[in-house]
Amino acid sequence: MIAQVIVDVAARQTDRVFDYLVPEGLEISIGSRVIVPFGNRKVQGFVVGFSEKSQFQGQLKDLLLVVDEMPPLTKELVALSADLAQQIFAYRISILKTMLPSVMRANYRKILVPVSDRAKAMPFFAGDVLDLSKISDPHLLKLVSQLLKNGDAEVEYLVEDKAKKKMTVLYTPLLSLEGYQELLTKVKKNAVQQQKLLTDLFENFAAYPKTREQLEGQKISLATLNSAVKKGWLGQKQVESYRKPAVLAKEKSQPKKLNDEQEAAYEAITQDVQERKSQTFLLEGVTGSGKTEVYLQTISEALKIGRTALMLVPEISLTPQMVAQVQARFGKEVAVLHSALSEGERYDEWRRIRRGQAKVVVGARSAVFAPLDNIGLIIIDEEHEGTYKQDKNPRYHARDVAIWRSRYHHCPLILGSATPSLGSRARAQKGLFKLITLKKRAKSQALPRVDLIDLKHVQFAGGQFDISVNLAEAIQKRLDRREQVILLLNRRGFANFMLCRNCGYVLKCPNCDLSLTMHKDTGVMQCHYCGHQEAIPTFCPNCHDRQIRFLGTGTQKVEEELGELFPAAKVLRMDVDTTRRKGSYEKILTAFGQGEADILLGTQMIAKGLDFPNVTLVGVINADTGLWLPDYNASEKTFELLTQVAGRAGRADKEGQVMIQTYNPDHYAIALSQKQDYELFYAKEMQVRRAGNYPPYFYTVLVTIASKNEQNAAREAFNIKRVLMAQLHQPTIILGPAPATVSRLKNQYLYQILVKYKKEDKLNALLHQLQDQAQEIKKYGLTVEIDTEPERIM
Ligand SMILES: Nc1ncnc2c1ncn2[C@@H]1O[C@H](COP(=O)(O)OP(=O)(O)OP(=O)(O)O)[C@@H](O)[C@H]1O
Ligand SMILES: [Zn+2]
Ligand SMILES: [Zn+2]
Repeated sequence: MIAQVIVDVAARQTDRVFDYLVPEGLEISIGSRVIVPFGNRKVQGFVVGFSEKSQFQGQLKDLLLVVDEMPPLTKELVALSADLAQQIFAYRISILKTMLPSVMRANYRKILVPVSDRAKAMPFFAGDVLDLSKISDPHLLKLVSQLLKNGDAEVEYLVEDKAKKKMTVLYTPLLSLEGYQELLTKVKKNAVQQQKLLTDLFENFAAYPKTREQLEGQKISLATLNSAVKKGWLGQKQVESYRKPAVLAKEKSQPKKLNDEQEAAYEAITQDVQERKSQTFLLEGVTGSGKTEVYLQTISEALKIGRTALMLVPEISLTPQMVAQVQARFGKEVAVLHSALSEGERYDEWRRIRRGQAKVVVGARSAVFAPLDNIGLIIIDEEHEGTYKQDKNPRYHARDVAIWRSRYHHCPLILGSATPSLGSRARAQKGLFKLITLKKRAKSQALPRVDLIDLKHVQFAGGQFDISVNLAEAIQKRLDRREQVILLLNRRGFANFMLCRNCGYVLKCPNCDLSLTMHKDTGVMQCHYCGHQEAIPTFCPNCHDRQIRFLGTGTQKVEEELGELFPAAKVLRMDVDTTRRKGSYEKILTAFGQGEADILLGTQMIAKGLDFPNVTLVGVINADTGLWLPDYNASEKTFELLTQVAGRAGRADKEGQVMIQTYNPDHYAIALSQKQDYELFYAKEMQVRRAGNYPPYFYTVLVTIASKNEQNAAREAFNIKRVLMAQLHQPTIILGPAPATVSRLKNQYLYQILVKYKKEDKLNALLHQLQDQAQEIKKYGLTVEIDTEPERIM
């Protein structure tokens, strides 16, 4: 039999199946991880199929060994990897490896092994394996090269798994219940420990076998256990144990009685769960409408019919509240996968899933590849989140993968959000997705009142231009009433943009209606979309005033300012810097939830999904920071963020208020966020997109050509553009090539071409071909990356 293997060598030439003979007696299946000889080394690979005959002319080599007892990948995931590789221009091996927990990615060590008897006798080879990367002493290096030259030693590649299973000892009763009863009567009165163990065996016989940790937890010592084994009372064996991540849930939660809107959503979805339909639902529910309860009850339904459920949450909102809620409802059946777990914990959770021991999986983006079987329902919460798209290779979008898996398993997919992505909402419009709306908050509470504060005509409290007098007063009122405040400062605004303090004008590209980014090094303002450039202005092009500024403020600065304005208030700051350490998200949020602080100040990570009943004021320090990013979806992202963060206020019985500070109160993304009406925004933004030929009216592909040599990158970019121009048709639009931000990616010069198209059947094949050809000129150190439906174009 011949196994078809994808080898762990990420390169264009090796991005195909290699054939190996399967030695007699080797247990192997599709999805098995194997070690194979490849050139002069050994590498890991994945079995993706079997065949009787091979096209290969020469002598096939034997596959060496199978790494795991149970194939880590399922047939489904292997099939998915093939389709995905085509769609997203990634090597298949990169996708297969992405599907596994990081600890299962192989480590390759180059080691030196003695061959001749002379070498074998050398003390140099005694002891541990000789890791070549660890030898730095020049004398030893000289010795090594001599040994190699004379054929006394050889280099071998050691493939290592970083994955370590945690082991424990399991104790099994060897006697009957009566046996232990009898022993109890005989054991000496002063042998307290033995009595304790025997009593436990007698009274809790059914609870055995027990692990060492369990028994030690009952204050039975290791010495007692050892002697019990010696006496033949207990058998012992080594078994694997799982590292369980901390469980946040307190008590088991009961399903809530659904309101009418929730009930209707529940009915529609569960019908398709039962009928095994691969329908995608867009659950568009205002903030606080109780989408979570709909998820939980539909998951119950999937479990009831014997199937499993997969739920994705954005990394940022994942850790504390959502996981706790799912665990509270489904207890031990839940497995959690996200980056706040240690590698070991993630590996263990993953194995529980693979073995069918977990029925509900909650996780961030990469959990979309969880090796869950028999899926009856998939959920993507906050489906608009950009983090569902991986921004490095392989550039997959979790939503597309989820759609693929929902078709494979014949199960529905729920995309939930208060502010759906424009693309999803448009697909619902066309009937591809089924739209379900929740228009009211769960207990019919009012949405909070939103005030816009025009920073052009306002007095600032304190010495900085960050907090207006109005916002400061509103904060003070909450402090007096012992209510809580959430303040948002979106750090994405660090990109510089030119803003006029006098008239509010922002410098934009004449071709794209997008803001220009300042490039200090080259002294120009540049459009990252089409390449347009102009000089850095010294006065406002609109009103000729000289009060122009290049803005950029940060959470740290605002934190300081809050300290000066409200010395008695306790402020918690939450951003990338304060949450780097494991568990710090939870810590901050738990502290805030328990009322240990008055103000939670943070970046967009505090904007979504949080449910704190005592928060009655939400303040946005600067709503404009994301508005002028050079991306066509800047308005969408701004509206979404403002609406989401506003939704954190007044979620329980106290009334909520929102204050949004902005220099652009008339911009539609900001003006419409005041109304908290997604549908109005959707209608307006669709017009803008149609006029600008942007998604969802057009599909987009971004081709990025990178090289250390700028000329090479440029030349290849223009070559590619020429081919595309010749092969593509109306109404396809090809923008660029334009240089991306210089020196951004480790001295790689980047040139970008953006293709916007409606229908181009040959485009996928053409791009693959162009990528292959560029690979041939790899001698220039040139790479071509292709990103389908890019989230960002910079
Ligand atoms: N049927 C119900 N009866 C009573 N309370 C409910 C009901 N459904 C939800 N809730 C409560 O309403 C609050 C808001 O629900 P949830 O957090 O699920 O909103 P959401 O739709 O996810 O909002 P967001 O998009 O803002 O995250 C929660 O405190 C939840 O416990
Ligand atoms: Zn001006
Ligand atoms: Zn432009």
